[in-house]
Amino acid sequence: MEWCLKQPKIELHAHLNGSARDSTLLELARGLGERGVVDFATIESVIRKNDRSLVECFKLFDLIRVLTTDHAAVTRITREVIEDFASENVVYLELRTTPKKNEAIGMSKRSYIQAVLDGLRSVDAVDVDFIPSDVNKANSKKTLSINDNGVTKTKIFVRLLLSIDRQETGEAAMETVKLALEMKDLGVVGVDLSGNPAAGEWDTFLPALNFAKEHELPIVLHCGELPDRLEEVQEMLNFYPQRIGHAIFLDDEQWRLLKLSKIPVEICLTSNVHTGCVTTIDDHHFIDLYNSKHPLLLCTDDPGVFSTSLSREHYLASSAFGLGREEMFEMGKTAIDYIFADERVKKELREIFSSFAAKEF
Ligand SMILES: CNc1ncnc2c1ncn2[C@@H]1O[C@H](COP(=O)(O)O)[C@@H](O)[C@H]1O
Ligand SMILES: [Zn+2]
Repeated sequence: MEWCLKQPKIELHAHLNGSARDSTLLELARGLGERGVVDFATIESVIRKNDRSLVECFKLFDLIRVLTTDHAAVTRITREVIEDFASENVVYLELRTTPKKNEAIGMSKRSYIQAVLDGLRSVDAVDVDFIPSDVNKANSKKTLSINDNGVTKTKIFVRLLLSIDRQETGEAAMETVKLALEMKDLGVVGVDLSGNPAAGEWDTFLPALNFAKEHELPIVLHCGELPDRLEEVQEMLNFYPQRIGHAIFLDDEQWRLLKLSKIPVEICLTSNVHTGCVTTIDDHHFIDLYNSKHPLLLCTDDPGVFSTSLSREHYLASSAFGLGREEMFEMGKTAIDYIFADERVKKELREIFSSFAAKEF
């Protein structure tokens, strides 16, 4: 596990609120409990529960939504999530979150994302690069910087994906896509379709996704999380997104198409096993894709909800599929080709990985 922690890593599939610390969620719940908004004891038992089916998992997400839909909470969670990823040597993070609206507290989709950006700005423990056109960063060759105390700080690149929730309307989805386009200069690099896979229809989101495509905004789709959605999987493959998440329930012909398409797949081992979508890690489609040299991205999905970390996911893949340190490092490095940030970032990441390899192998 130690070497998995040490290696530089790239995380491309992590949901902000699914990455929140349990301790923070409990603290928020306690605060709301004292004000009589929620029943703390019930929430505590749900948060502390470890194994969750897909259905239970989405019940928890509904609960998390109640706890975290508040500007200050969003800012805090963003800061903590970035610190947590940086502390395990994640050097590039593409963090996704669903912009939320809550008129009662003056929250719009835009102010929600502003709160996320405030969180990015408020990180102090590490140096966060999130504005693509930041001239100072662009001129800096360093991957380490010195803070006020003379201590070296590590750097993490963070970019954002705005998620469309499958429970939303087509109009709300369009609003998210337009917001993502407007916020490109602030580090938003694409859109995601996620949320309860049993909810919503593909056709509802198609206009918004087509609009994103016309404007060359990268798109990631949660695909094949349920066995009875083969038609939708087909539409998703035909749509040809930049990356897909999970790809669990595909029929043989779709599986063949996926491999032919070379659409990179974001693999979330612990998430898939915890939700019961895959029986055991040994049965996971990771190894089939790996052996076929299909572009693969090892990700956490929801490290808070599934009590995992990217280092742990690397360790699990290595032990379950017999992959050594260098093989895992090489696989992790190929993720650079599939990130949505620009060439400057890719170049810096290549340098980080090369200098690590020169020292370690
Ligand atoms: C387990 N597999 C999954 N499948 C589909 N959607 C998921 C997910 N895990 C998380 N989310 C989506 O991300 C939201 C939480 O983060 P944000 O509030 O957006 O930051 C969840 O409410 C759900 O919509
Ligand atoms: Zn996901």
